[in-house]
Amino acid sequence: MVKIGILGGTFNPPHTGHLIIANEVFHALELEKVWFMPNQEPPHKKKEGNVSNQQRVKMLELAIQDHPHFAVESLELERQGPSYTYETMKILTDRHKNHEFYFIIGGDMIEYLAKWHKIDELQQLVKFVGVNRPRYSSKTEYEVLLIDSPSIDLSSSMIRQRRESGGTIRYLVPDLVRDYIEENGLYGS
Ligand SMILES: Nc1ncnc2c1ncn2[C@@H]1O[C@H](COP(=O)(O)OP(=O)(O)OP(=O)(O)O)[C@@H](O)[C@H]1O
Ligand SMILES: O=C(O)c1ccc[n+]([C@@H]2O[C@H](COP(=O)([O-])O)[C@@H](O)[C@H]2O)c1
Repeated sequence: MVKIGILGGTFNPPHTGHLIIANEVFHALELEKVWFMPNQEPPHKKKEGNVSNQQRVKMLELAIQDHPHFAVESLELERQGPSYTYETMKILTDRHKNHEFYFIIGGDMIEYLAKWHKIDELQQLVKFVGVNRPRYSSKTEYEVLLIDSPSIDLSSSMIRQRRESGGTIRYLVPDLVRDYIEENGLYGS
């Protein structure tokens, strides 16, 4: 079986925290690849700001461009409405029968798993891999393989707020992503 990690997210914008957890899991589980999968509409929160799907994909491509085993999987952008992971993974498991999928989630999503759409059915399709996130407990009744990762208290919301208040985002996102955000005037200022 080909072992594939999937980091689903809103990536609004992608940041160093995403890259660190993807890389830690990639090495810990000896994965073949990690696919970064931007959602169309996050099922549990509002998508803030006026950044387009194309811009989020572009920022992801810039963020991962120097990693030979990271790729973008954009199939969720082809479907309207909330991006339920179960619906997506049904398609992917059907399409790639020799792949074993490891769905990577941070502590906030581990705590929220009970509320995921068709979570019991989804558990038959993927193995969940949990990574600690500051201020979240990672406690769950579901089967989640926990991977120890350096914790970084960083979020896309924090980056959007920094931009709104004219603060620095250097090192919080890869340089190429910072250039793109600044050149395109994303997230204010
Ligand atoms: N600093 C972090 N540490 C651990 N996991 C993280 C971190 N940042 C994001 N993640 C995980 O990455 C996935 C995608 O996150 P997402 O793109 O929504 O970023 P976010 O920073 O949580 O965004 P926002 O602040 O807009 O809610 C989620 O599973 C989330 O738990
Ligand atoms: O399927 C669900 O019910 C569900 C509920 C919450 C989150 N998710 C997925 O979990 C991933 C991380 O979510 P987010 O919103 O933090 O980017 C992303 O791929 C979401 O589509 C999925």
